[in-house]
Amino acid sequence: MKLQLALDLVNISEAIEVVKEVEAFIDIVEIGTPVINKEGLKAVAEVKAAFPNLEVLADVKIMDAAAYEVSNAAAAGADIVTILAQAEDSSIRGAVEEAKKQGKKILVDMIAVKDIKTRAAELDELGADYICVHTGYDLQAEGKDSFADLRTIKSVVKNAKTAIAGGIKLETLPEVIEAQPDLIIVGGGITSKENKRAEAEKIQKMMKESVTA
Ligand SMILES: O=C(CO)[C@H](O)[C@H](O)COP(=O)(O)O
Repeated sequence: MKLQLALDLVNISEAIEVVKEVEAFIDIVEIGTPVINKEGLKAVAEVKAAFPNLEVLADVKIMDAAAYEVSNAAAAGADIVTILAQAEDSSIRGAVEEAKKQGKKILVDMIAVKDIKTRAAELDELGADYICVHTGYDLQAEGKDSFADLRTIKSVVKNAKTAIAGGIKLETLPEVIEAQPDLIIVGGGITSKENKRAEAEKIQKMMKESVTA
């Protein structure tokens, strides 16, 4: 089970400072969509250069021109690139093929998908590396979460790794861990804390204990 730190509300130098604090406790750094929209893919390049031993995910949330977008993110140094589950199957295929060519991985984001079960099974067949249930900020504000969705996709996904994102924090981690996703994505649950290092350490510890338990 891996831990991904999502960085959404920072600029590049702030991102590097946050990662310095928590790098011992995370596996993947996500350069969030708002950061890429504001700073461009150079945010991915600079974070990868600063932390070559961490995997870097570019949350570009691709919807079209998928192979081209994946090749750009890969050229910037991304190890994992995101595409939206609602994209056309041909776009998903294009993203998967390009990522394979470049030795990279694709995470498909299920945000706003209504029929989670059917789409997850299709994405699994299409060769997604990760399928991620995700409650975005706008639905988090309405008190929603993706815990039930995680259990749903776990029941149909055979090949892909499963992931979960959206408002996860130390207090809600036990419920997430119980469903045994391969990847847990935490943004504000770490970045909003005064002591980010201590929070990341506690989260990693709880995840590790669940694997050995
Ligand atoms: O992709 C995102 C928003 O679209 C976020 O990176 C993801 O939701 C994780 O952040 P948080 O834990 O703060 O919700």
